Amino acid sequence: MNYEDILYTEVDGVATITINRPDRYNAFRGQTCMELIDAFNRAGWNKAIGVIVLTGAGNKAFCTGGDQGAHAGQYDGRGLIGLPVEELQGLIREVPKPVIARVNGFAIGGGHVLHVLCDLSIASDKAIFGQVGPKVGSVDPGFGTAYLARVVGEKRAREIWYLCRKYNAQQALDWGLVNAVVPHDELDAEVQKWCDEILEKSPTALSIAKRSFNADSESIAGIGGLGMQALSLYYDTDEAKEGTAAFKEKRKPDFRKFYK
Ligand SMILES: CC(C)(COP(=O)(O)OP(=O)(O)OC[C@H]1O[C@@H](n2cnc3c(N)ncnc32)[C@H](O)[C@@H]1OP(=O)(O)O)[C@@H](O)C(=O)NCCC(=O)NCCSC(=O)CCC(=O)c1ccccc1C(=O)O
Repeated sequence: MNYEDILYTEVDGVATITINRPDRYNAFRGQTCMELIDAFNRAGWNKAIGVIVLTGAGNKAFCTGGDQGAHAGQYDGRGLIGLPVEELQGLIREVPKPVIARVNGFAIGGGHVLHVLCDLSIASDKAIFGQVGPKVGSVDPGFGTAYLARVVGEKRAREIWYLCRKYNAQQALDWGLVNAVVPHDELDAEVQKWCDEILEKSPTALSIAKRSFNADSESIAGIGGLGMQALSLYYDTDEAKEGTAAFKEKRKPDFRKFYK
């Protein structure tokens, strides 16, 4: 597959997958998700690869979730909501090797979910974290909510989703959302250090450990599938469309009119 929206490299046992849409703050469209799926499969089943790094191009964003420009109701790709995002999320968990999120800037919305699902997250001190779904007419009814609660606890996960605030890197570290925070210009060296340490370990033991961690939370995939059916109906409502329209028009959404 030729890549339009991502970059892919393999160097000394490390595959790096970079979302390459910096002008859109590395938001993903259907095509981006398809390419990410291809790249995760390519790296994930390559025996010469021991670690996969997921990141975003440029200095502004890791990933800001679904591309609001490709979204008026359903998104523009395949799958229940026009984004094969549940397939992508499942694959990040499924590949039998550690995936590190190199969080170089905004990790927002569906982009935040991607870093949460990576095995480890290493953040720049400039990174900003948050969910925005209820502000823009969306919600992740599977791993993005339920698995987040496993990571930070129920109260904090509910705060993140209900209030749609933004959190800085230190707060993310304090909450256990990321494994380490380093000065922005040391991010690559720190990620490489973690990769090198992983590459010294037994790949089979690591893959069994990963599957073992996953087994405990795998039921969320089923709940997410049900939720996604509901989400595809919600995306076609005026209420959801108000969120998208407000973002595009750079104004606050008016959801008060939907309280009856
Ligand atoms: C990231 C921001 C917080 C940055 O804010 P700020 O610094 O003020 O800069 P802006 O001027 O807002 O943005 C700069 C520039 O980037 C464009 N941009 C940013 N994000 C997106 C985006 N997601 N899509 C398209 N374009 C984007 C922005 O328009 C500006 O461009 P200009 O040309 O200069 O105008 C802030 O930008 C922000 O909050 N962004 C919104 C993020 C958002 O709404 N993301 C979508 C969330 S919903 C989602 O991801 C659904 C997909 C998904 O994964 C999913 C799947 C299944 C179930 C549920 C979900 C889920 O909801 O997560």
